Amino acid sequence: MTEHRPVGPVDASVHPRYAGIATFARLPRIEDVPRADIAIVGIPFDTGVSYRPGARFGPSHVRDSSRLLRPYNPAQDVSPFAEAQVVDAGDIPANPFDIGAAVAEIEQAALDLGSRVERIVTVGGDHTIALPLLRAVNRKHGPVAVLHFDAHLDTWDTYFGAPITHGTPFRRASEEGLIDLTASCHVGTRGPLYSKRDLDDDERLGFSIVSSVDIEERGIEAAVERVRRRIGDRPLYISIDIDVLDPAHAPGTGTPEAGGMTSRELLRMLRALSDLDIVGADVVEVSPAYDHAQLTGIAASHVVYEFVTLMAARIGAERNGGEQG
Ligand SMILES: N=C(N)NCCCC(=O)O
Ligand SMILES: [Zn+2]
Ligand SMILES: [Zn+2]
Repeated sequence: MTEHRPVGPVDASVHPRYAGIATFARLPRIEDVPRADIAIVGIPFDTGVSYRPGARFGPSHVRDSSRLLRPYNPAQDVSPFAEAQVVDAGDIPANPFDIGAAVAEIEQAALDLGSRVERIVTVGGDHTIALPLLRAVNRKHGPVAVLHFDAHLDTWDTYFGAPITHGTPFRRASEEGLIDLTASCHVGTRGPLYSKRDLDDDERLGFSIVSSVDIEERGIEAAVERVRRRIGDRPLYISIDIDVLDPAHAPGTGTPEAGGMTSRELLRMLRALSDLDIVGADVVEVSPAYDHAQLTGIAASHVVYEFVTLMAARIGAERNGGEQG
């Protein structure tokens, strides 16, 4: 069978980067190619926020901030768009007036897209969307390890009586049996809580914590070792709330907390996760109205690029291994 070479991004030496309609990294749209391995999809939804709104504009901002990405990733020594067919699958429409309807729509759309591609990277949207995405992942893979980068625990119970919000996705996911309670972990948490009991609840719900202070005191290598030991070889879902970064690195977000990671630390930590079985990933909580000079959008676009590189490298290696074997 003849292998078709993946269709890559628009050639920036012919079409200036700032020209044309922005897909992620100027990649082809899913409808423009016969088949795809990895899809980047937006979810413009922010009805679940508890403070500043605006993450519904995250997907288009991250796409626009991704125009400068180039095809070779030297940090991982991988050309992701050559290893796999990577596409932009557009946005999932989600009801802005009814959270229950929205999460049902998101789960179904993620299942539909998941039947067409091997891996999905989602750009939010507020953190509510992690719940329907984990429901969809669970149907395919069973309970997964969740590696959750965030200033916040997001294992709170309800807000104004509402059980599905951006502060509650991982509590609901834990209660529903979507995640592996022995293998999940928060990274980068910090800032004031409601009470000490939040931490007891969080532990009971199956999470361990590498806090922002842990990273400062013991460094990235130690953090990587801790999370890798906990995850093992389980299927892994990675959820990145961009507010895990210090507001100096990511001002464009809805619930900022002082004292966070640098974008360099976050990227380094992600690159150290190569060879893990990443079955899905998201980047959420980019709220462009509070951004400056695309700082947050660029950070988020680079996070997506690292995700795509990790996934494409694995798909490429499996394909080559398969050919030899
Ligand atoms: N998922 C994010 N970004 N934030 C949750 C914070 C909710 C709270 O202030 O209680
Ligand atoms: Zn957060
Ligand atoms: Zn969050």
